[in-house]
Amino acid sequence: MADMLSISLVNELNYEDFIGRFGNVVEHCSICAAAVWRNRPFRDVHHLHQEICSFMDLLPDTGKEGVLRLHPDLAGKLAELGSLTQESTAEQKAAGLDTMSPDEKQLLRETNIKYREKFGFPFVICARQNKKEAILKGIVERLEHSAAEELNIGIEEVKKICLLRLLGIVIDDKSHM
Ligand SMILES: NC(=O)N[C@H]1NC(=O)NC1=O
Repeated sequence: MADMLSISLVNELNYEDFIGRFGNVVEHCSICAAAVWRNRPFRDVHHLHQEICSFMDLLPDTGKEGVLRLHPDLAGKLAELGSLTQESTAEQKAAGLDTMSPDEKQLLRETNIKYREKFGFPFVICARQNKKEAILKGIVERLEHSAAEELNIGIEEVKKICLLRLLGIVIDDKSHM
């Protein structure tokens, strides 16, 4: 793993290096990092996170849907092929999705398909904050929501995933005080 950065080092990064470090804090969505680079200096990692969240909040619904669509299905084809990003692999493992029983796998696969058919984007949840049981329960419950509700919930989950990814790159000064 690359060394953790202090916020002052983050603020000194040129655009290319910034994208190199932060380009995947929102899965496959380096525009989020590209958009906020100009807002340096960041006070701390939470300020950087807030800037990325504000950028996503300003996207039209089509843009928010696009952000969700860039996420891989949980325990889906890419996971099976070993083709997930490093970040997503670790997150799905942390939730125990790599140790599901055949029945659990089947349920998640079928519900993922139903979810995508209903809403037109994939089910997104912060895997590091949920164990596989909560994920299976969550997807079944969320299938009952409206598309507008799910767009909102999905983006809020992307923000949680983003913060945890950022905290793996930038030293959190607040946690040392
Ligand atoms: N579909 C989905 O939620 N994917 C993600 N969730 C997470 O924590 N990492 C992901 O890649």
